[in-house]
Amino acid sequence: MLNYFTKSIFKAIIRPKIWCTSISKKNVCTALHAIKKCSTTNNYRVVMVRHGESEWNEKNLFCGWYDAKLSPKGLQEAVNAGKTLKLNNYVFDVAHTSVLQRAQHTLCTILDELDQVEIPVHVTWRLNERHYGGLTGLDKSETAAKYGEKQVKVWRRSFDTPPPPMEKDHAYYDQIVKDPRYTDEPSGKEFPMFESLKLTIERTLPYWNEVIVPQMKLGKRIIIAAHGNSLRGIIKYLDNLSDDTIMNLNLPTGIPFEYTLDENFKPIVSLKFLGDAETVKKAMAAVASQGKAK
Ligand SMILES: O=C(O)[C@@H](COP(=O)(O)O)OP(=O)(O)O
Repeated sequence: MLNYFTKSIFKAIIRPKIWCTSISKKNVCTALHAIKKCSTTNNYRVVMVRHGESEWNEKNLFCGWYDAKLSPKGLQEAVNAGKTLKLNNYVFDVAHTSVLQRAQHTLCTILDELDQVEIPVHVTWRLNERHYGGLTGLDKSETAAKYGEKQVKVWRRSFDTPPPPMEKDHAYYDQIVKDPRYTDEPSGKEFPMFESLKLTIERTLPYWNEVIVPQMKLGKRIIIAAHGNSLRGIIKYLDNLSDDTIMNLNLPTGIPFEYTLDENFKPIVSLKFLGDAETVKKAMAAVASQGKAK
């Protein structure tokens, strides 16, 4: 498993050199993480963060597996996230992120701010954003105007209704399916052409349970930089949220949040944002409103 991850890290992290070379002597943004282990109580703390605003978030386009860059605002959000974690003395031993550069760039920016760029970074497609299928590249507001806000909310937030599939003639089909970073995995059978939240959880949870939890058991302090929906899936699982409740959770970009877990990895403290409550509330509302027709 470690060899596999090491390979993944080199393949995925070395590529976006723009941001990595400046922060890692070894060209590996081995990094990080953010949990403060509560060693005296056998509790565990893990920090998660949705990447900073991407160029496609800024344009209000369905993004999914399209590899959008961070926008200037998103980069600043990542810097701010790192500063907040530093101010609060977070130290990480291991970091986890997706194959997509908006999450990796956010992670490395945070680690850079923390002066913790040497920690191991594990990269996995299992933390990728949910695959938005045929909606990928469409404007969310225009889609709401065309199909109705209700339908767009179902596509964005329902538990098990997937978006339409990405067909072979889709503008981004080749770019995603032929991306060399997916050569080894996911397998042809696993490679999604669309994903509901349910399907996203089915590929994310094995990673949580088989990779992240065992590291926490070893006392590793962990930070996860991923996406709105891959993280919503983990939150749904941890907090045992109903299919209806999860519909109303919108994660803001670039604001880290922490879970404190008991010895059975059940939450003692859930979704504790490391940010001002009013700012978090407004950012969540802004994400929800991205699916409204103009
Ligand atoms: O795929 C996308 O468009 C967004 C989430 O969109 P919504 O589900 O909030 O519409 O993913 P992220 O920016 O977190 O990578």
